[in-house]
This record gives sequence, C-alpha cells and structure tokens, in this order.
Amino acid sequence: MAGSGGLGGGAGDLQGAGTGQGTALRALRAPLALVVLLLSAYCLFALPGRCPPAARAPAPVPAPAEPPHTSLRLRAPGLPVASGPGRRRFPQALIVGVKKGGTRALLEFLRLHPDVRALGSEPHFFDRCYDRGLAWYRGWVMFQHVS
Ligand SMILES: Nc1ncnc2c1ncn2[C@@H]1O[C@H](COP(=O)(O)OS(=O)(=O)O)[C@@H](OP(=O)(O)O)[C@H]1O
Repeated sequence: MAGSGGLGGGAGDLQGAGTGQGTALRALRAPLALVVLLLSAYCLFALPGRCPPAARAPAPVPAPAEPPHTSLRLRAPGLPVASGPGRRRFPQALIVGVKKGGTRALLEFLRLHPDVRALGSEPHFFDRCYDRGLAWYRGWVMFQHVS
C-alpha cells in the first residue's frame, strides 16, 4: 500500500512536473520567437553586409593636368600631397581580402605614407555593391590627385 501510494504519488508528481514543463516551454515561446527573429534579421542584414550609403555627387570631368613644376612645388615638406588641387582619378591599387584577413590593418599601415591617399571606409563594390554600377563606384572612390 505504502508502496503503491508512493508510486501513485510519484506518478502524480511526474505528471505535475510534465505540466510544469509544458507551461515553462509555453512561457519561453515568445522570448524564443523574438530571439529567432532577431537572429534572422542579423543574418539577413549584418552578415552579408550592406552597401555604404548612396554615392556622393558624380565625379566631375577631370581637370587638365597641371604642369610638372606645380606638383613639385606642392610636394613641399609638411603639405599632404593628396590634399592640394589636382585632378580626380581612380585608385591605383585595390586591397582585396577575406573577412578578418587583416585588410584594415594593411590599409592603415599604407595610409601612413604621405603619398598614399585612401578611403576612410571600405566601398565593398565588388562583393556587395556591384549592381550599383560604375557610376556609383566612381562617385565613391575617385580621389583628388596632384599630378
Ligand atoms: N598582423 C596581424 N596579425 C594578426 N591579426 C591581425 C593582424 N592585423 C590585423 N589582425 C586582425 O585581423 C582582424 C581584422 O581583419 P580585417 O581588417 O580583415 O577585418 S574585417 O573583416 O574587414 O572587418 C582583427 O581581428 P579581431 O580583433 O579578432 O577582429 C585584427 O586584430
């Protein structure tokens, strides 16, 4: 008797525990759904990355190159080479690398050189923004260049 009572009580406890688990699971449904939603949104937008904001104004027609003596004058010590007047042109080098491959570090080291002009942020033209076309790319990456 005691044994069966004990068993019966145990089964009742188990049933109670089962019901409790069900209630707990139901209570977790909403937060779980929220987490899944947030993860999905993250995967959708953050992982593939997005294009930077729309390109700035279209690049103007390149100005005629300045005579060589002008560029020599502009290379005076203390004057950043790329900040003076000049013509706009495409970059002469691209840094290509996998994510977390250290491309940012490479860019920052190269940027230390006074003759190197670099973008502040990565345009991601070839992997994310290719469908925006060359006009967008031009507006994004053309540099003022002292010839
Ligand atoms: N020389 C060298 N040795 C070892 N690790 C280095 C080096 N240069 C950059 N890093 C690490 O590379 C990570 C950033 O890489 P990326 O610039 O390619 O990042 S990103 O994908 O463009 O966001 C970043 O790693 P995390 O800090 O883990 O993000 C950098 O610390």
